[in-house]
Amino acid sequence: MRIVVLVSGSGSNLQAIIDAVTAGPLPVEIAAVGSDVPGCKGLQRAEGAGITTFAVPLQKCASPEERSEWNRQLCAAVQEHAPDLLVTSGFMRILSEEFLTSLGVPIINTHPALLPSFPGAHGVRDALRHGVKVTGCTVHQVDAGVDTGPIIAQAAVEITEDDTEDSLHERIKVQERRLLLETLERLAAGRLQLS
Ligand SMILES: Nc1nc2c(c(=O)[nH]1)N[C@@H](CN(C=O)c1ccc(C(=O)N[C@@H](CCC(=O)O)C(=O)O)cc1)CN2
Ligand SMILES: NCC(=O)N[C@@H]1O[C@H](COP(=O)([O-])[O-])[C@@H](O)[C@H]1O
Repeated sequence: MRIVVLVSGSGSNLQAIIDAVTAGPLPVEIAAVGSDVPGCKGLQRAEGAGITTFAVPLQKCASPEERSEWNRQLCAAVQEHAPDLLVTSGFMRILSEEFLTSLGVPIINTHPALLPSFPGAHGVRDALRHGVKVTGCTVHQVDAGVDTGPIIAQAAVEITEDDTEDSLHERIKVQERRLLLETLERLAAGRLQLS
């Protein structure tokens, strides 16, 4: 199964995919890694593994027209690598409906909260601030909404009294990587079908 991965930052979840592909148990080809943030660590991790990378930058204060053009350019950049699946993990931009329909292949995303709770860009912080005792992570299919796509897998993570956002996020990421690799294995083996 041929995938493209989109990241915006550190790419530690991407690294887990790279490591699993390199070690051999995961029958997946990472055709390319892309980002909206040129030079981000996730792109550096991919380059270090000899994987093709691309960047399509988006200004923070982009106008709706600039954002539409960015979606078109990003879609074209992904399609150049002819993936069977697009994976977003730590990709911090909302993809437009036009992107989804033009791309024509399924997209899965990892989110660091138990959706539908705490959607959006700051799921870990929001769970901490809300005072819940249990949060977790979700792998879901991406639709035109924000974190509203069909849920594929979830894992719970308890919040401790001395947790910081970083300490909690690192524990969540351990479960995210497990769910992400399990999902990719299921898709590659034909044991999971996406619409
Ligand atoms: N159409 C969709 N695109 C994306 C989804 C999705 O569910 N539908 N998931 C995101 C990843 N994500 C949560 O898992 C997420 C990332 C970012 C945001 C967001 O509000 N981004 C803002 C900018 C935030 C910032 O710069 O700090 C934005 O795009 O303007 C929400 C959810 C991947 N794409
Ligand atoms: N809403 C999107 C979101 O918060 N995504 C989260 O960003 C982190 C990226 O970590 P990484 O860059 O080290 O893989 C991951 O925990 C991912 O779920």
